[in-house]
Amino acid sequence: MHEAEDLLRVENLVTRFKSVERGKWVTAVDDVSIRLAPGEMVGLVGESGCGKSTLGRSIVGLERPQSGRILLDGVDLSSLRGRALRETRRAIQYVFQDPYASLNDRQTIGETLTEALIIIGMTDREAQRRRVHTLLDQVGLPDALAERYPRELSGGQRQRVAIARSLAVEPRVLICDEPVSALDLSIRAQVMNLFLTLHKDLGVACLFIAHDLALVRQATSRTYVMYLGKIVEDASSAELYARPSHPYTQALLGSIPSADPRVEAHREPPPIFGDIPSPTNPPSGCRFRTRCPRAMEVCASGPPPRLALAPRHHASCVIAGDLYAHSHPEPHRLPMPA
Ligand SMILES: Nc1ncnc2c1ncn2[C@@H]1O[C@H](COP(=O)(O)OP(=O)(O)OP(=O)(O)O)[C@@H](O)[C@H]1O
Repeated sequence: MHEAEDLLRVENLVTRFKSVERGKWVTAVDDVSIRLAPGEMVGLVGESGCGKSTLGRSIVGLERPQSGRILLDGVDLSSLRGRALRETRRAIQYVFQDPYASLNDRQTIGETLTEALIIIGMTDREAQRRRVHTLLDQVGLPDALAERYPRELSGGQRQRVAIARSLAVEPRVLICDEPVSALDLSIRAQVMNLFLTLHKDLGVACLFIAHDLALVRQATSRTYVMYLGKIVEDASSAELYARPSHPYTQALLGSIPSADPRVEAHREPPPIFGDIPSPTNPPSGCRFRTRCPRAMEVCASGPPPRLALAPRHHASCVIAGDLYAHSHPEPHRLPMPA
């Protein structure tokens, strides 16, 4: 795909925090580049603390990156000011993990949605009322809910309202940060299906952040794998799940339970061990080397090369080429039956 076809492009983004741990710096996002085409649903996966939320928050302006560029339709956000910046930022909306924390409990659902409509200049009361009705309908909620307060709603209903509020400003990109993981297991699939329907019907591009790999496999066309601030592998989701070529991705996928009990019975334990190292003091060279079952001396000496394994499939590991060549779809990595 040519660069001109990217809707959102993040280039070499670096976001650091001063850590509470003796004032050291945490480079939560370290030289990360990602791309989203119009209407594309892309996954971002990795263990807790690897920097997924910080990347998402940096893209929408909730964190201030130290360096790098964020471009929407080829326009560098850092070149914009005032109204132009506000309007461009509005095209990228964030859906939080915790819908309760992201809604104002003193406002009814109708007021919350109307507030978003006023931001885009919709001031006519009747037009607002109709649009609130449409938005609630789009997220599968009855009109009567407009009069209710967030505390009167279930978790699933609140997340639907949060999604409706994001849609109210007609975004082109949604950054969905673990949007179903705080919900009861029984309603996760419903809210996930809502995302997929909206994505298909409205053509909004999504960066879907999750540590549930099965969910990402189902929902996305491409996936980025992140480890300790770095993207370590990216590919089409079909290819990534069939031919993972970074030892970290292989370990992550090894931890997906199989739908087939025969595969489960013979599955090797995942080769990942130990905890994620402190981001205030990451390992030299390849950051995964301290937990990698295939680590070699060379891995400590410098950052691994980012190897192109196939069109739009990259992995940052010295042996990624070999791992790719020897990979083959294993039964437990094939798509689960519907
Ligand atoms: N405001 C902050 N101040 C200091 N450190 C922070 C801040 N926000 C995040 N961090 C640190 O940055 C690193 C990345 O955190 P981040 O929340 O982005 O990871 P994550 O992959 O989204 O994890 P999770 O899945 O648990 O949300 C962590 O070490 C975290 O402690």
